[in-house]
Amino acid sequence: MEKVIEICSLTKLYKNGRGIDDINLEINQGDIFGFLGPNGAGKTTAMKIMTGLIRPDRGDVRIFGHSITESYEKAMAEVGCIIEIADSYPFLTAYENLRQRARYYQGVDDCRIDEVLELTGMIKYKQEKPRKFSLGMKQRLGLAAAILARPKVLILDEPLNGLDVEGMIDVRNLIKQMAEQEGTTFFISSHLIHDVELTCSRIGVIVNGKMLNVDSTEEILQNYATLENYFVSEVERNGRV
Ligand SMILES: Nc1ncnc2c1ncn2[C@@H]1O[C@H](COP(=O)(O)OP(=O)(O)OP(=O)(O)O)[C@@H](O)[C@H]1O
Repeated sequence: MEKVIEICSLTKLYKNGRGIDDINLEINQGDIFGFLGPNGAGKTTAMKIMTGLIRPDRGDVRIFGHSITESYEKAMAEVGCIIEIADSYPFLTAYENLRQRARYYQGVDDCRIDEVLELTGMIKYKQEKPRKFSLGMKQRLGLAAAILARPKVLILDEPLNGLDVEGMIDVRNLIKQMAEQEGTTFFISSHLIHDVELTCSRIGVIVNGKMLNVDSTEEILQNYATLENYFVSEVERNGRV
């Protein structure tokens, strides 16, 4: 099994003493990894480091063997991401936004733009501008941009944020389809337990900046019946509910 992401001793403490503490993790090809934790646990911090937006105090992240701190461009070459909010140009249409993005990549033509708009349920808004979009529509457009260049790895911070039920089901199916058919590897943060249970193949629980445990979803469900039971017991075991 090919190791796609390796996180070693990753540590980042903000001045207020919060952050992440010595996180170690390996993600294999085709994994849909769910990074599960309560608000303020450190998910976004870890994902910002993974995508080069902030530097760690200690430790490193390797993507396909390339260090994010030492060879950023190589590490990010096959990565698509949404961190915090899916940004777009508010005064360009959905199509123009993707066209703009496509300029950074080779081999992304108008056909591919239509394809990702179709995949994310945004084709009917192709000629509309994100300044008039709802949060969920912006999130969908962000996802369309993230998958545009067919990345081998997708790092998505709360990708279901703002989506309606239908949107969540669509995005979940899209993620599973990409993992199964194209071997795309996913690193997804969420605090939506039910959705992580239905989407992810492996789950890691982070609380107070510490990674508590990593297990396959199958194993967790065998032992705890629901992810919620597991999550509560993991958090309790570590002294906080
Ligand atoms: N720039 C910053 N300066 C100081 N503290 C910060 C900063 N960014 C985040 N923190 C703190 O670090 C901790 C982890 O924050 P982070 O945003 O990584 O959590 P999260 O797991 O993504 O939470 P959420 O689910 O609410 O998005 C929090 O306690 C937060 O207050």
